Amino acid sequence: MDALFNFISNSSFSSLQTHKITTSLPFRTSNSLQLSSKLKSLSPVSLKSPVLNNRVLDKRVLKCVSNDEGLETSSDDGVRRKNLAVFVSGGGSNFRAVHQATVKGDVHGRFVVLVTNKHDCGGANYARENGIPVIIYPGTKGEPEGLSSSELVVALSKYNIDYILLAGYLKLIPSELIRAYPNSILNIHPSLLPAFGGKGYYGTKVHKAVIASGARYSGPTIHFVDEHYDTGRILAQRIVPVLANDTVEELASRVLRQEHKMYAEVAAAICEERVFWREDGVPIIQSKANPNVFS
Ligand SMILES: Nc1nc2c(c(=O)[nH]1)N[C@@H](CN(C=O)c1ccc(C(=O)N[C@@H](CCC(=O)O)C(=O)O)cc1)CN2
Ligand SMILES: NCC(=O)N[C@@H]1O[C@H](COP(=O)([O-])[O-])[C@@H](O)[C@H]1O
Repeated sequence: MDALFNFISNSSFSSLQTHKITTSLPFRTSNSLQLSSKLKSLSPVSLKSPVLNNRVLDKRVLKCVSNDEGLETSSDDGVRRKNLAVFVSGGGSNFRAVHQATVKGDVHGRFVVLVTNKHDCGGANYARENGIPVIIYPGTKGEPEGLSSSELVVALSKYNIDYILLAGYLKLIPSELIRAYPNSILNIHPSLLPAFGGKGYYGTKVHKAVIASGARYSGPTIHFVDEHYDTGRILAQRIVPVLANDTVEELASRVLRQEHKMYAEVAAAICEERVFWREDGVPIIQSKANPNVFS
């Protein structure tokens, strides 16, 4: 299967020959951060100058300026550790997988807050056990202490969040939040979008539809979040075979295993500022092992 993944990623790389690439800056920079000049005019100690088609890609370097918040820069390669928020509605196995990767040091970030629409879900309980604050959104009859959209934006602003990860969150993210965190909200969906996505496609409903369609492959997609369900720019996918005698549970489990691996890898890439945007608007990930390889 790895050979297949490699083949696909190499073929998608070859399609980059015709595209120009510009950097994606972490769109959320705190007031004390200031853009220094482009990488080309810097000789950073540890940041590699990515090259594609013999062209050095612009990659600005964010330089932390000390301030009263005491912004911390990482000790290893000068890239600041990112503050992550996560939204869950259920067990939170994707959240747990990425959180464990942050604890191990594989993801250069930390979860600073969890948001859920179910105060007693597994993901929220895991957050409490790990000292991560929990916010309820939205407010409903069943969750009267839940926040409104505008209250949520205000509540999150104190955490200096760089990226928001949706991980099994089953409510629509409001446009106020999307505006507050442009190109900084990711979602994981358990099918190969754009297939089997949109309103009504969540959890086992997705896998049931995939099996009923006769599709021979499925797999998780990670995409940026826009105002609609599952229509944001695709950042990463993995393929998973659908077997002729698969039950919904067997397919769900096969996909979920790849979700956990993929979300940790994507979280690592965003925290290490290895996400770039092609001029045609497609986001791509720079390989950690070889800065000139993108997928
Ligand atoms: N603005 C956005 N918000 C959310 C997105 C998104 O892409 N843009 N992704 C979803 C996650 N998701 C698929 O990945 C998804 C979740 C839920 C639904 C859905 O149909 N929900 C039902 C309600 C379900 C419930 O309350 O139990 C509904 O809206 O009727 C579709 C897709 C997270 N938010
Ligand atoms: N459309 C959204 C959707 O269906 N998300 C899916 O919900 C599950 C959450 O599991 P988790 O809570 O154990 O991470 C995951 O499979 C995720 O892809």
